[in-house]
Amino acid sequence: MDKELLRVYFIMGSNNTTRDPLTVLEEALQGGITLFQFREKGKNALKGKAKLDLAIKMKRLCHAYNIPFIVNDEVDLALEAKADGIHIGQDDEPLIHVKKRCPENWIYGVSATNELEARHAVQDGADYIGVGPVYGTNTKEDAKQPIGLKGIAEIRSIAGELPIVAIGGIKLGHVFNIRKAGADGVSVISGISHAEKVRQTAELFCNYSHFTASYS
Ligand SMILES: Cc1ncsc1CCOP(=O)(O)O
Ligand SMILES: C=C1C=NC(C(F)(F)F)=NC1=N
Ligand SMILES: [Mg+2]
Repeated sequence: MDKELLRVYFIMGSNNTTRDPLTVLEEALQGGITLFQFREKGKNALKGKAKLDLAIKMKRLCHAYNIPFIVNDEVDLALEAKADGIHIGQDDEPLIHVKKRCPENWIYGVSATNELEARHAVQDGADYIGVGPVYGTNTKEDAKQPIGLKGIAEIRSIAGELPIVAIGGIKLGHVFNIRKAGADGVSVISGISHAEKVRQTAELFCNYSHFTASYS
């Protein structure tokens, strides 16, 4: 997988904004996000057909901007929506099982909080790992203890060439240090979905994340 895809990895569900999620997604796409994940969970999350319909609309929007559409956790939803990949956590279906029943050319992402989980992801053939939570976050109800920049550096040191995206409480001011610590990009939910000006904020995340790439 081209690690450039991880530069600014926006994640959102309908309950991460008070606005129309499709409008927020389009503004983020116009701002230049490099990858999108549909993560519909937690309070007031959509279910069943409403969730599938939103997934399909979001996928079409991503494809209009040539951006891959990833689904969080739910393999069957990802298959039904004909997504471009899946992101799974440590408490979801194991990656090796998921790969057996999903397209060869999908993007497969795995969450990792420590070196052991990162090693397993490498062995299981993940295309990237989401490393965090780097900082405190209210967006994920069951988030683990923050691992900080040190946590990123430790996982970077054992992950070899595996693309790494940092996640958890990430705001604009954090991007430079997170990239310097070894992440190939940043994954953001509320830092973009709650922004006054979503497009401009996404543009800034993209500039900062790309700048560090050329810098380092
Ligand atoms: C899904 C997830 N995994 C670790 S932290 C987190 C939530 C990140 O949300 P935010 O960017 O709003 O802190
Ligand atoms: C819990 C998660 C951790 N990391 C990521 C990603 F940023 F995509 F790697 N997505 C998630 N849903
Ligand atoms: Mg999960």
